[in-house]
Amino acid sequence: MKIGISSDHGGYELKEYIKEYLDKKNIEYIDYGTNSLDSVDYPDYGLKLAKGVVSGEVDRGIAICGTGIGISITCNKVAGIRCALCSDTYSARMSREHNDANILALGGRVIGKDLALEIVSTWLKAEFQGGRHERRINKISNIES
Ligand SMILES: O=C(CO)[C@H](O)[C@H](O)COP(=O)(O)O
Repeated sequence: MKIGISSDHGGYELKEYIKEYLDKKNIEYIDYGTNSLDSVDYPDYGLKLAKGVVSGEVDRGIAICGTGIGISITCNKVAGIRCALCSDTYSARMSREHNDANILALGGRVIGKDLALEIVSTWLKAEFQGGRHERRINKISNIES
């Protein structure tokens, strides 16, 4: 599985920390930026990541801004993206099992680094359960078309 990751300046430090974790776990990733703490606009980085996911360049994505809110709103504007903003491991697991979330959003100014890694680890392992949830995902897709 290949992961895409992006952030604005508010999520930059957490992005770099998560990249170290992905390196340790030998998980391949593309970093869509940003590349410093200089102030940038989160929609630019949410869009780059969302395009990477819908094009198939990466399988799933991790999006980070200060709260995770702006970048998740951005990603969810792109057809085919189901971006889940999570601050706990239960929601992270459910976002995969029930919602087939293809982007995980995190708030770099909200959660601590250790919790963030637990959320990422849980989210990467969890799989979509299908069944009744498939019908609901299809209803979301129908709204897009
Ligand atoms: O969380 C965010 C969006 O939801 C941004 O990271 C935040 O708004 C950036 O703020 P500032 O320009 O004051 O650093």
